[in-house]
This record gives sequence, structure tokens and C-alpha cells, in this order.
Amino acid sequence: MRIDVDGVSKRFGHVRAVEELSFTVRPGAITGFLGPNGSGKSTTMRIMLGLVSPDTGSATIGGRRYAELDHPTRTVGAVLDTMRAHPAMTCLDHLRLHARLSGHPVRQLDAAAEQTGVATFAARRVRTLSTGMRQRLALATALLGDPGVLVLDEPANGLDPQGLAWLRDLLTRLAAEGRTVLVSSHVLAELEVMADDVVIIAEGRLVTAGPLREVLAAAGEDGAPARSLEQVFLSLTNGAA
Ligand SMILES: Nc1ncnc2c1ncn2[C@@H]1O[C@H](COP(=O)(O)OP(=O)(O)OP(=O)(O)O)[C@@H](O)[C@H]1O
Repeated sequence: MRIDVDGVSKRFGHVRAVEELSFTVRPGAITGFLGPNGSGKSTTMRIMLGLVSPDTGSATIGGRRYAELDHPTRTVGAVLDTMRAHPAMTCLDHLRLHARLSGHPVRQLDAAAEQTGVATFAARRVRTLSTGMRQRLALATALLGDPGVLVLDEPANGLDPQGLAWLRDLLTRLAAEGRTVLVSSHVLAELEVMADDVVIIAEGRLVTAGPLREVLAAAGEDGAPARSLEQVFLSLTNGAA
């Protein structure tokens, strides 16, 4: 399923968070979503998930707005920066609760816990988790519905090098299964290794979007591609931070 962001604008008071933003995210690939702090990435992702309504434009998943999806949690899994998990609950109880609320089968819970490594600390209470463990639990929650689309806001946050390698493998596998994977991150070196496509925004507006290789080639000089995604990012978003 494709994600289509079409002419989206959103203001919060006098802050223009997103301005006339349009791009698509294709299935079967990892799309890196980049932009300086405050450039509108989280707002755009929240609009995709129906948590924020745009002033103009629309964000659709497989042609439908989130609120119009027949089975939202079976269609889209999300990791947002603000996962609410009760600190006194164990990871297993947290997953059970979410699975029950959304009507997902128990076998899917087991699969999500295995895939994310949560199975190894399922009996721990949420308040005792490290940042990386919380990220894994958030991902497991997102995967409960076996969704075809994943919208992940900084899932690499707080992961150690092993965690980053694990996340890269997991997302690569999920995309290879034909899922649509949109992932925001400030870890450009990591995104460069795993992303097939990139969408770069600054001050709420699109800077560039397309296959990573083409974006690197277009930003290069004298016929040679740009050296790194970081180089492209810094030159294209210069002064926008
Ligand atoms: N609920 C809100 N009320 C007021 N302003 C908001 C709200 N949500 C976001 N903003 C503002 O909108 C702009 C875009 O914020 P957003 O969180 O979407 O950026 P971001 O690219 O995800 O940033 P970061 O990389 O720092 O997470 C910022 O100026 C932010 O302060």
C-alpha cells in the first residue's frame, strides 16, 4: 500500500509546521524521512495516522485517510515519540492489552515479541526498561496487527550499535516482504545504509525526494555523486535548522 501526502499544510498558531507538502512512499522499500529539528516530520506522520488534522491537503494510505481504513491497526503500525505504556505493566501485559483492544490473535503477539527481541525481557515492568528496550516494545506494539505499512518516528533513538544493526535487518526484512516502511531519523549514516528512498524536508516544505542513489547523484558535482547522505542533507537544508 502506498502512502500519499498531497498538498498538506498545518499551522499551530503562528507556527507553520507543514507547508504544501506532497510526496509518496512506496511499498516494498524503506523510505528515510529526514529534516532538521522542528521541520515537520512528526507532524506529517501524525497527520498520516489521523492524530492531527491538516488545514489543507490530505494524507492517505492505500487511497484512504486513516479514519476511513476498515482495519487501521492491521493496516498501519506506528512508532511515535510518545508511546504510552503503563510503567507498572509488564511488557507482556502491555502487548496483551494492545492485542486485545485491537482484536489481534495471540500468535501475532508471540511473533511481534520474537521479531523485536521483547520476548527476552517480556516479564520486565515497563518502568525498568532501558531506552532501547522501550523502542523495541514500541516496535512490537506496532507489529501486533501484522500491518502492511509502518510509520516509524525515530525508532533508532537510544539504540546501541547492536540495536541499530538489528533494526536495520528487521526493517530490511519487513520491506522485502512488500511492506511500506517510512522511518524518520537523525542518524544519517544509518539511514544511508538501509534506505532505498529518501524524503528530505526543511521548514515544513519538501526539499527533495526520490531513490537514495538518484538523490546522491543529483546533489553531486562534476559528474560524481555526493559523498554521503550527510553531505546532501547539510547542503540542501543549510540555514533551515
Ligand atoms: N501540538 C503542537 N502545538 C504547537 N506547535 C507544535 C505542535 N506540534 C508541533 N509543533 C511545532 O511544529 C513544528 C514542527 O514540529 P515537528 O515535531 O513536526 O518537527 P520534527 O521535524 O518532527 O522535529 P524533531 O526532529 O525535533 O523531532 C515545530 O516548530 C513544533 O514546535
